[in-house]
Amino acid sequence: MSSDRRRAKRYGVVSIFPEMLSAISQYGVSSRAIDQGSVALEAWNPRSFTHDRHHTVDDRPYGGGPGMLMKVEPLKQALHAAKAWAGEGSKVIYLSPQGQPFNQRAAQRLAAEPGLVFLAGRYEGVDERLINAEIDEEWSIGDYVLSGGELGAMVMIDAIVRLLPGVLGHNQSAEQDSFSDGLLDCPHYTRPEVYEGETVPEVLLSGNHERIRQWRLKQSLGRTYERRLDLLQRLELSDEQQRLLEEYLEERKQ
Ligand SMILES: NC(=O)c1ccc(NCc2ccccc2N2CCOCC2)nc1
Repeated sequence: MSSDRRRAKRYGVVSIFPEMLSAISQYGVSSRAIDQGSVALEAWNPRSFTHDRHHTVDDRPYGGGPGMLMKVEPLKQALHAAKAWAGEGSKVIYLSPQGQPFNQRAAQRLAAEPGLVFLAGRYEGVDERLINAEIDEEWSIGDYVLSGGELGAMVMIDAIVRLLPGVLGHNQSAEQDSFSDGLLDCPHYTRPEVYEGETVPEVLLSGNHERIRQWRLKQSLGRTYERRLDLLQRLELSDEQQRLLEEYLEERKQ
């Protein structure tokens, strides 16, 4: 009897390129999460909600200018169908360069939602009135411009799905993930013991799990200090973390 008697989370994606979703539905952890029933993923194509001969999904922008916008009516109908499937309380998320920066904390919060609908914009984007009427949260996966919102939606879904209970096998690996404690990940090593003349840090061969835990935490703290001081400054370090970081910085001076 599978321990995962939880109801599958339903994630709908509104996109004119539904086949792109195979990148997360056919591979790796996210495809396993679907197979084991932790999550259901469904694409909703605005083109299926057109009634003209050419299945038109784009329209000209008022005020002129280059490019087209997504046609309002097919988009609205696709969004409503997706919401009905995902559950009426589902949050509708719009990916755009104007969104708030997506991060691990947002992934953790969204992983608690029962259903989500992602709107992947194409062309030059979407009518502002549709955004006001239909969108609950606008997110960006980074400060750069993409040809569409699908990759952003898939990035968010991947980050969220791996946090769902029972998805990552032994749950603690999600907690040990970098960013789960707000720190960057420590270095990792596997065979051979000597690679291009470089050995594995002896502590990792010691079998002393407490020493290994402390070494890994020290490395995460030191790396976060060196590469992303902005992340470190946001954290309240425990006494142990403070001590380990100081030791790391001392050792760096030698
Ligand atoms: N950073 C991100 O999360 C991100 C997300 C989407 C995205 N593009 C789709 C898009 C969506 C909404 C509005 C405009 C657009 N664009 C369409 C193509 O032209 C530029 C504007 N780009 C980057």
